[in-house]
Amino acid sequence: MAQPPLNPDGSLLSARALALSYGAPVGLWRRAERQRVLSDVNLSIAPGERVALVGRSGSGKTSLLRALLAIEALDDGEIECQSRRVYPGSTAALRWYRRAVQYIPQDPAASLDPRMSVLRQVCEPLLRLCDERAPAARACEALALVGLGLEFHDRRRGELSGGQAQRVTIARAIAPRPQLVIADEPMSGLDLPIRRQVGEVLRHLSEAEGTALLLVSHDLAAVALLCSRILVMSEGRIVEDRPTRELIAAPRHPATRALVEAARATQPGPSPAPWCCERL
Ligand SMILES: Nc1ncnc2c1ncn2[C@@H]1O[C@H](COP(=O)(O)OP(=O)(O)OP(=O)(O)O)[C@@H](O)[C@H]1O
Repeated sequence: MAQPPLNPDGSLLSARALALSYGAPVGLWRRAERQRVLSDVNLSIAPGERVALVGRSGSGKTSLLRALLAIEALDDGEIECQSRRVYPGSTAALRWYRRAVQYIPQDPAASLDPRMSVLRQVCEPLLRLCDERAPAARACEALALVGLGLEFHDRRRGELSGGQAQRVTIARAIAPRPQLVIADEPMSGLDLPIRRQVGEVLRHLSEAEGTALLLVSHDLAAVALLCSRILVMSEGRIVEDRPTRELIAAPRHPATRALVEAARATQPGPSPAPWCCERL
């Protein structure tokens, strides 16, 4: 894949001082208060890098994804990608960004249109974002990359297993050849062999196509094998941002320690085992 233009700091995507709050109604007669869910969030992602964003439920991971996807009006902050400003700015002028940064949502089945064939679902972003001359050919390529052959092309959502539906959402995200794929809990709700399969598809994508990945999970073990860097969120802030091996060997923040303990408890074999460093 051709090298994309980078930000002045060498990153593909960078976010500075992001702050976000939501309106939270507190009662019939009282004014709505705003709940701060992101505070002073800074991050950057290099081309081809695989980064995990982990944290307990409610720590702000999905809110940060929505901010990075430029679908939230922030209180403050800046987002830059490929040396172009993403936020603040007009969201109507972000067609280039919608192509460069693709999203894999948390619930694959819900994000697929039950009336559309698999092939059509994968063609759809190519037609909407890419002016692709041969969308079907590119869609077939993307489906082949996730291991879905011709026999799946005419199926509808109801004719797919959970793992197959997840692979369709991955194919749909990678078909426009994005520079970055952001995936929200891409392995949750899948059984172990399918999780492995989806993990391998994502690894292959980044290794073969040079696509950067930002994978969100509340489960450190699910993403540590795949990612070389981990961002830990707690109460709307990034409290650690370190290489995976280092972070697991010596977690500093209490939120990181809790995630490492929880992940160790789910691993088979003697503890402490080098459970998440096998392939790093
Ligand atoms: N649209 C919204 N309006 C008001 N509050 C919201 C909204 N979306 C999220 N929140 C609140 O923002 C906080 C962060 O939520 P968020 O979904 O970002 O967390 P999360 O880390 O992704 O959680 P999970 O792992 O459970 O998906 C929570 O307190 C949540 O209740």
